[in-house]
Amino acid sequence: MKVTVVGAGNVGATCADVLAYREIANEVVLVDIKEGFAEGKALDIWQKAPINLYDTRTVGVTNDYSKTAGSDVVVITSGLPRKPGMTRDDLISTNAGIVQSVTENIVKHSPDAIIIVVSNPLDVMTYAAHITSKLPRTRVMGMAGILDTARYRAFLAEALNVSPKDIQAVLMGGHGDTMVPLPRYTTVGGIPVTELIGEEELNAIVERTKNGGGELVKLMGTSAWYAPGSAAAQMVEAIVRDQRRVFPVCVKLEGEYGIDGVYLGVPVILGKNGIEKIIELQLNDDEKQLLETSRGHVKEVMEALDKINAAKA
Ligand SMILES: NC(=O)C1=CN([C@@H]2O[C@H](COP(=O)(O)OP(=O)(O)OC[C@H]3O[C@@H](n4cnc5c(N)ncnc54)[C@H](O)[C@@H]3O)[C@@H](O)[C@H]2O)C=CC1
Ligand SMILES: O=C([O-])CC(=O)C(=O)O
Repeated sequence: MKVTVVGAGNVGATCADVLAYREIANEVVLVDIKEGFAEGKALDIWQKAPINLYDTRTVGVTNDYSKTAGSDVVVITSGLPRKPGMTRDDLISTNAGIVQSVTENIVKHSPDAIIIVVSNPLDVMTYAAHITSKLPRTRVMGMAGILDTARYRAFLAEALNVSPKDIQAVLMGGHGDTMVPLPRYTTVGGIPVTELIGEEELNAIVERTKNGGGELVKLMGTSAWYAPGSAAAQMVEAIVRDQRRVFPVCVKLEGEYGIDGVYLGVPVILGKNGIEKIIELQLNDDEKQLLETSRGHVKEVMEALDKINAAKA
């Protein structure tokens, strides 16, 4: 299996490293626009192989897409990260240009690839990659839900003093302030979380989760990479090993949840064909309202992208 990761920065290099040391692919190609940068990162990861004992080949290239040819999965992390005081949406015009040009190059050389978008604003960059690639919606998706759910699970594990492994949760909606964590569908070793934690503490955890990316941007001056890079690698693994994992993933909705033509995080089954199935949960009225708010926000940013593209045309 061959996997390309575009963008050899913090998230892309972390993702490539996880793909390599966990031997998720035989070959990982890292691409960046900065001369020598991807080559250096790929070489560093390869030099770690005798220490961490793996044989995945890592190759770095500067903008040479011929080396990515025949990739089974491509992860797009290229683009600016936000700085303190910015929202993810502030990145739209720069990152849309980058994601769209990268996607064109990817499909030219790997027409059968499954594309996982990571660049922000996530839901709208997934839209940008999807319309540029002209691939079926099952083959172009965005990573955010695994990360957001992981933050929620990590905060819960800390509050309850239990292993994060035993916390199962699902979260829906856009990757931003309007994301929709679902305490009703959160369990700890099979026990509903609401039996183990008070409402006030749970609400505080939900709020911290919604602001999880911003908390790290404030601490570090740039956005997170260890959890995001690992989350993208986990999606790659589900696809290349046909694991049929159930994850929240950003995909174009076509009638599911009563939503049409908007890209939002929903629970899916992820396997060798990409999105094998979208799972439709029964939401109560409050949850439906939260999802509707999220849909409205993502739709607005999608329209902003349409205007940017129309102005360029
Ligand atoms: N979906 C999610 O949950 C998350 C998304 N992100 C997003 O991922 C993106 C990357 O973040 P970082 O890795 O921290 O940024 P970074 O600045 O460390 O790396 C980005 C890399 O992209 C490269 N790049 C720019 N234009 C390119 C092009 N046309 N072709 C190839 N490479 C190009 C840059 O040279 C740079 O090395 C950002 O947009 C960030 O907001 C970050 C964390 C989580
Ligand atoms: O917060 C950011 O800008 C990066 C990101 O999407 C996250 O870490 O959730």
